[in-house]
Amino acid sequence: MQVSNLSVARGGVPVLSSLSFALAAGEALVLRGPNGAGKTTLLRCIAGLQAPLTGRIEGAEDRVAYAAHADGLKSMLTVRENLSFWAQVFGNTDISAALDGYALRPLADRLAATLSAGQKRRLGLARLLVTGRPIWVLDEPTVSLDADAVALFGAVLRGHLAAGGSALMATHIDLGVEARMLDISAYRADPDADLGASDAAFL
Ligand SMILES: Nc1ncnc2c1ncn2[C@@H]1O[C@H](COP(=O)(O)OP(=O)(O)OP(=O)(O)O)[C@@H](O)[C@H]1O
Repeated sequence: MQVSNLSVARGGVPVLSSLSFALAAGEALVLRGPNGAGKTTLLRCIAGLQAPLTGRIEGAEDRVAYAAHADGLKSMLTVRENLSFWAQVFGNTDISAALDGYALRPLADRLAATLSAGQKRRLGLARLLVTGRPIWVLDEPTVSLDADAVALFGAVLRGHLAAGGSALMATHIDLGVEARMLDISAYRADPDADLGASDAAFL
C-alpha cells in the first residue's frame, strides 16, 4: 500500500497534511503521536470510512480489514455465530483459526452481549482472521486486553506478518513485534493548534 501526500480532516477541521508512507507485505507500521494528533482519523481514511481532503491511497481497496475502537459485534449472536457471519461476508467459512488464535473455544456458544470487555475485544480482533484480507488497520487493538490476551494478539499478528500480511496500527504499547514507527506529529495540519482545544464541543 502506498499513501501519497495525504491530507485528512475530522469534523471539518484539517488534522494532518502532506503525509506519505508505504506499507510493504510482511511489514508492521505503528503510528505514534499524542492524543488528538490524528491517528484515528488517518486509520479511518485508509479503511475507506472517510475521504481524504487531498492525496492518494493506493493498494488498499478491498484489501483492508479494520478493527476500530468499538468492537462492532452482533450482541445477540454467539461468538461462533459472529465469526461465521463475518466469514460469510468475506466469502469464507473456516473460523477455526480465529477461535484458536484468541482462545475463544470455551466462549464459542456465549452471546456476544454477555462477554467481558476484554473478551469482546478478543472476538473483535478474531474477526480480522476470518476476513482473509492482507492489510490489517488497527486502532488501539490492545485496549481492555490483559497480559495473556496481548500475548495472543502478538502471536496472531506475527503469524499474519509471516504469511505476507501487513499491519498499520495506532498503539501506545510494545507488542513484542518488530515494527517500524511513524510519528505523525510532524504532519499536523496546524502545528500551533491546541490538541485539546476542541474538547469543549463534546462536553
Ligand atoms: N467526531 C469528531 N468530530 C470533530 N472532531 C473530532 C471528532 N473526533 C475527533 N475529533 C478531533 O479530531 C482530531 C484528531 O482526532 P483523532 O481521534 O484522529 O486523534 P488520535 O490521534 O486518534 O487521538 P487519541 O490518541 O486520543 O485516540 C482531534 O483534535 C479531535 O479532537
